[in-house]
Order: sequence, then structure tokens, then C-alpha cells
Amino acid sequence: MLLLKNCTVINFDKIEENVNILINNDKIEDITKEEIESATVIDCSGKYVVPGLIDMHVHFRDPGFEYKEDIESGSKAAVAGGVTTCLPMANTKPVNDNSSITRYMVEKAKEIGLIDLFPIAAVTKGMKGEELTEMGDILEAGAIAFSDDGLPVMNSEVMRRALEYASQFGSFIISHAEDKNLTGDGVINEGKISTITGLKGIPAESEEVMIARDILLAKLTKAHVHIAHVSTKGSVELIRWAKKMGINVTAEATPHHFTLTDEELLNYDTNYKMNPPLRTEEDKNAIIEGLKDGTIDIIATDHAPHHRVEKFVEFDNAAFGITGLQTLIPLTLNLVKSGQFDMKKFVYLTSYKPAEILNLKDRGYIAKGKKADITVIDDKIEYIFDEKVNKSKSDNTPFFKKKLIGAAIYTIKDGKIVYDFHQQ
Ligand SMILES: NC(=O)N[C@@H](CC(=O)O)C(=O)O
Ligand SMILES: [Zn+2]
Ligand SMILES: [Zn+2]
Repeated sequence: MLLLKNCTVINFDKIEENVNILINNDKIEDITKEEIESATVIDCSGKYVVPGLIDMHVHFRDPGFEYKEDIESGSKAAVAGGVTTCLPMANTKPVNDNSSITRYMVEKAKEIGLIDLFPIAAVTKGMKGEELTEMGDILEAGAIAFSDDGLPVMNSEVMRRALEYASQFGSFIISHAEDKNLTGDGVINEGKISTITGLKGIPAESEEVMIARDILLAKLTKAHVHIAHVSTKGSVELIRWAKKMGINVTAEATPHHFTLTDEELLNYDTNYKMNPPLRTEEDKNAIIEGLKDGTIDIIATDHAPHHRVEKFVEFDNAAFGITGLQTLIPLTLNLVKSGQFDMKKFVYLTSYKPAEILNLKDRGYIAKGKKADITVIDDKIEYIFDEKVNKSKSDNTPFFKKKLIGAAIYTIKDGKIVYDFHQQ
């Protein structure tokens, strides 16, 4: 039995002060104001107690690129970031386009035992954009949804069939919305900063034309499409329109896109290079508005570890992507502290709504009988995000070696303490 004492429990719809949570095995046994005794007690006074975070967009690079990350280091970074459920993308080597790779990922995560892992398998074989994968088989092996993330499904007819096929199994497609021809060899946002730096630009329209296409295909097929890493104001407007039309679309934004802008690129630092690229202040503010009004449903990190040799090169040659699992909480708390939204909305965006989208009914809400996946957050703790704190194999983030405020101080998964900030 594990007892969390003096909790401020935050659910998306209510806050309970000064309650005790009793955990028995992997379930929440009771939530009460009464004094209870237990062998193991954690005092949560002054902390936020929230459902274990769910990150539906990570890259764990396993199999194939284990020198960047593997399922073990990815799991450790996740729980250190307060995340207890992860959905890794399929751009591994080989690509996760079949049930045996899906099963390998699920089994390995289970052996490690820190998080629950549900793969996102590829839409097309080899992520080549041509032939659909065996979706039924792959879902049975433990995947939840499909995406060729890293690449778009460029052929609209293939995307249409993918939406139809996935929806027959009650699943959905996650769209990495990018027109590769418009992107060309662009490396940062196209605009003032690309002109000043001389770096090749990626227009906002590269993302927007594909979001427009995918919401129209969702309208045609009545299937569910989820838009990954929304980065522009125009994208937010398109999704807002789609929702008003009753189209079955959901969307995510990353902490870096609601925190940073392309002004950072004036220093040519490859740790600010990612896809989609950082955009303008106007885009950033539109994403925050989208999160506030429900146009953007959830926050996901797009945790994209890369080795130093892939980042310490000329800007044009550097890999796209930054790590994100351990900066999710501090960066999202910044929006709470600046008054953009409250802790209930924080919980909505980081666990309640992801659980709903993924149809994981046992999590995303702290209540009697639910799975005991719980994160205890200290919103005031200050620390340097250094080698000691960083649990990923990679450190390609602009926040590395910087001061962060706010962290998961305990992460509890299936009733077990899987991370303790003060014991690292
Ligand atoms: N986001 C990135 O910049 N990179 C991702 C791919 C992706 O999410 O599209 C990666 O796999 O490294
Ligand atoms: Zn992507
Ligand atoms: Zn990604």
C-alpha cells in the first residue's frame, strides 16, 4: 500500500484540496479526507497531484538507432518528465510497419516496466507512401494509431484509403502535414529571419496545404485524422474551421512551438532546428489561443533525440528535431504561470484528452478504481537541466544546461514509484 498524503488533486474538471490517496497494487483504492495509515507514505503538501502524463508523439529510435535513444533510455526520460504513457512513432530501422516490430516494442517496454508504450505504426510499408500496412494485425499486436511521421503521405488517394482502412478498425491516422515539394531543401521558417540569416525557408503553406487536404479527406471519409505538431496560425484557423464543420479532426501542439520563435535562429544554433520549424510570434500566439479555445486538443512533445554528431555540423546538414520529454512540464507550467490557462486545463491537455483520443479509459483521471498512474509536480523547484537530470541518451535541446522551473518530483506508474527527483 502506498499513501499520498495532503494532496491537491487536479483533474480536468475539479480540484480537491488536502485529500489522501490510497494506492493498492496498481489501482487507486480510495481518495479520502480521513487519516489513514500505510507503510509507504509520500507527503504531497504544496504540490500538484495530477494523472500520469500521456505523450502521444515521441521517437524512441528503437530498433535501429539505439545510439540516439532506446526504449530503456526513452522510458527513463519519460518518467523523469512525469510521463507514464508514450506513443513512439514508426520511423525506426526497420520501419515499424508490421506486427512483429510493434510486438517487440511493446514487450521491451513491459520488461523495462517504467511506462506503458503503445506504438504508432506506419501507414504505408517502409513509409514509402505507396502500399498500406496490415493495420488489423498491427493493432492486435498493441499499436493504437498509424502515421508515417517524419514524412507526409504525399499521395492523396493513398491517404484517403488509409483513413478509410484505419477507421474500419476504430483507429485513426496521424498526419505529419507537410508538402515536401513546397518544403524543398528549406531548413527554417520562411520569412524575415530566413532572409536575414540566408538559411533556406519552409513556408507556412507547406504545412497548411496538407492540413487543408487532410481535413477535407476526413470530411470525405468521415474518418478521424489527428494533426501532429501544429506550427502556424493558418493551420490553427483551418482546424478551427474543420471543427466548426463537424469534421472528425483532433490536433496537437508541442511545447517548443508555443514557447519559442524563429528569432532564435539568428545564432544558427542547430538545437533550434526541427520540423516543422519554429515560426513567428504571431504563429506562437495563435497556437496558445488554439490550446485555450480547444481548437488544439492536446500537447505532445515530438521528443526527437539525435546524436551530437548529427547536430554539431553545418546548419543545412544538421538533423531536424529536439528532445522534449523532460521539458514538457516546465514549459507547459509557464503558460499556467503567465495566466493563459489553469492547472485543470494543464491536466486536460496532457492526460485527460490524450486518454480520450486514444480510448484509454483506465487513465487520465484520478479517481477511485482507476489505474494508479500519478505524477506529483513541484511547480516552484528550480534546477539546471544538466547531464545529471537529463535521462535521454541525447541532449539536443535548446534547454540543455539552462535553468528550468517546475518538474515531476515523483512519478508513479501502476502504483509503483518509478521516478523520484531527489534520488538521481
Ligand atoms: N520533428 C522532427 O524534427 N523530427 C522527427 C520527425 C518528425 O516528427 O517529423 C524525427 O524523427 O527526428
Ligand atoms: Zn512529424
Ligand atoms: Zn515526430
